[in-house]
Amino acid sequence: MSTVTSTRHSKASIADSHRGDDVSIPVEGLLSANQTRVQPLQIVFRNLTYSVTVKNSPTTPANKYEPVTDQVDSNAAPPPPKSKFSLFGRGKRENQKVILQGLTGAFQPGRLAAVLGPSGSGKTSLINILAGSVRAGRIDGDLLLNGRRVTGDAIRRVSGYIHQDDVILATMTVEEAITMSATMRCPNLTPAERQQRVHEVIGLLELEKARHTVIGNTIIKGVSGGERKRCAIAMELVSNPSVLFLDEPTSGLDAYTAVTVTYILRELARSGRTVVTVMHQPSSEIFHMFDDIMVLQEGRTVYMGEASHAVDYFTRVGYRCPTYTNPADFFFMSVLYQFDPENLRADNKEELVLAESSRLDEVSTFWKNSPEAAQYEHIATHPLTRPITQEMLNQKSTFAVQFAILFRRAGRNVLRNKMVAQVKVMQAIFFGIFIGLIYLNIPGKDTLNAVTQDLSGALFFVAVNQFFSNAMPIITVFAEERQVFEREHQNGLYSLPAYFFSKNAIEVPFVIFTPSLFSVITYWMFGLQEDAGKFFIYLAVAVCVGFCGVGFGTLMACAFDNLQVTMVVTPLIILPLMIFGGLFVNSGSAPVYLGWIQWISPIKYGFSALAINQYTGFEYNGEEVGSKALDNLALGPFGILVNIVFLIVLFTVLYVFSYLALWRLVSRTKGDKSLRSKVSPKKQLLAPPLPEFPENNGDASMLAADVTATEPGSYSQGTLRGTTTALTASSPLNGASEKNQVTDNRSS
Ligand SMILES: Nc1ncnc2c1ncn2[C@@H]1O[C@H](COP(=O)(O)OP(=O)(O)OP(=O)(O)O)[C@@H](O)[C@H]1O
Repeated sequence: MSTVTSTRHSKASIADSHRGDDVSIPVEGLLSANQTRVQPLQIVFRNLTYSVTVKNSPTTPANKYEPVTDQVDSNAAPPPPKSKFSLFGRGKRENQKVILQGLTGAFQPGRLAAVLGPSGSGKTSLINILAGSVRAGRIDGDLLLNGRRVTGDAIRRVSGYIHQDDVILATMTVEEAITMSATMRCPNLTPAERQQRVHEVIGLLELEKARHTVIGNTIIKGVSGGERKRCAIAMELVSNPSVLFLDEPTSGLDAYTAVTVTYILRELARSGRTVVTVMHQPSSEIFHMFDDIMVLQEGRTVYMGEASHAVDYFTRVGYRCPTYTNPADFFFMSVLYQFDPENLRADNKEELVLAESSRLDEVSTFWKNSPEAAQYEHIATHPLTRPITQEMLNQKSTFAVQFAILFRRAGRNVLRNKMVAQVKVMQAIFFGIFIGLIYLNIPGKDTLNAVTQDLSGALFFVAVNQFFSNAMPIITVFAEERQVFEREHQNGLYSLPAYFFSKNAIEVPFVIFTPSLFSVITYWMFGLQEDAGKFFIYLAVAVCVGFCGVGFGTLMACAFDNLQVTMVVTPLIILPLMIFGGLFVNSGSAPVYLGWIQWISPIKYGFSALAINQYTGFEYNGEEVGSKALDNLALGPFGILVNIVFLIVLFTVLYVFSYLALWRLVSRTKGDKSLRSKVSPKKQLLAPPLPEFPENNGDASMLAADVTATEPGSYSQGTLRGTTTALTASSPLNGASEKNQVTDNRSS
């Protein structure tokens, strides 16, 4: 096994690599060793069009979002806008907004490709489609992976996606986060191999210093932004995916860290991976590290190809990049936009907008007719057809492993997030003593009325308190954690049942402990009947109501996307449950159309059980007064046991609904059903290449690359050379091919 070499590099070494000199790239032993070898995967997209339905007010021009070029069947009449009835307006119109307009291109193994373009040009949409992260809309066109027709869902099975926002549980350390990802995703490795892999990735991403630091958030101080980003990359990289997608990995980072992250991405590409990153506006240093770029404007390709050829290409289009200018800045300021301060003050703004639009149409048309675009058209019909094997698919651990890891993580989260646990315990003690003092020694009150009123009030408060105090914390805590769950689940780390059951299992000790604490304090302060059986029933009811509270809180947190909406809706639901909780409204006198609420109120069942438990055999001045008090309360026909059974049923129903609400979330992150294929992602990947593609297309050169790769450190070179050959061997642009070859060999 090759030794682990850290890629700690100086600014000088990065600068050297920019010049394309043959710098020593210490990739040997780092995820390029035999046991973690990467298989080349080529992504091709043909006529890729993506549109979403947007709601416009009736005053918005219907054709505002129609495609502006003829790339998407210009002969077809635009679909008429549909009107929808709206409660708050005169009716909303639905229009199709075309976000990507018939894109054709390819991302090659062994190369770092960047998707560039102004804000709103469709960069994230493109990468989301390729990574299977699109949630809504309609996708037309073909996606090919090594010559197989696939959906984004299938590409997701062989890739890692690092989103722009790094959603990682704040209380985990860097090493714990990477180890968790490795354990979940690499079930076939032995613990020692897994540890080795984690060690390698930490070394590769220069995270040694931060390995024991927690990720942190706005409250907990944790790792820096750059370390957090590198940790997110490491979590994906640890499963050794052949394809990596990154959405703006350098945003928010300082210049040096941004360069370092891009350098690492280039190294990852050199080890045979297909690395595609979205970049907003890269610096000159970063730009020169890209192998290929794709420049988008309003969902259209303006350029795709080698980064080093882009300036020459735009010179041909008629835009000459001045010497010593960052090409990326030049594209933005002179090609994609033409900044002129005078335009801001101009009166004829509409004319200027039209002129700008037709200028961009020309740039886009130039691309469509260029030999570079023809080259990609050629690749789209002659893709690589290298086999895709079962081993290349992201692996998943078993339910038991997932449950154990998530349970341990949730436990650590509780211990490290001590505040939340402490507040829960303090709340139980505080409310126990507070309410105990209010209703201190109930049987010692002067009058029977005072006794029954206080006893009913105290027991009602117990039920309300247990419901509330268990529901509210879970809403706020879970709303934050939910994002982590959504992201991790989407990235294929674990299944919904593993998360759901581990999450609820960790709550069990709390839902038993805090009501017990509260019950012990209040039972003796209230002066309730000195009977062990009655005490344990009191405690059991408090615990059951507490569980219902947790179930209700989880349901509320999962049911709404927005925490503010949850916080507004929750009291609206709790209030009727409380009003029909048995104390305020007599069970028989409630109007029929509202009376049913009492049968879904855990507070009602809890209060009924507590009241029956205490009033049965209750004496005042030696006289049995409990039955009369119970008659006055008219709690209904059920005894203690039946009320407890109803509490258990309600809590089961609440948990089932919470599970369904989470399932809805998960289904939504999988995207619209119409975006998915009937063929499973696995079958799409393991199928043979499409019959129209020549067998072993480009494979000979890729195999040659593999042979070279067996020598440590040379795999990247071999792969890159192979890829270039595959890209250009049968290209009609022989001149361009030769040029590409030279460039690639030089940069490798
Ligand atoms: N689901 C959607 N519904 C409506 N509009 C959408 C949807 N998804 C994307 N868009 C729109 O499509 C356009 C392209 O969005 P996208 O996020 O891909 O752009 P981008 O180039 O990544 O921008 P940025 O650099 O600002 O992130 C934007 O105008 C965006 O508002």
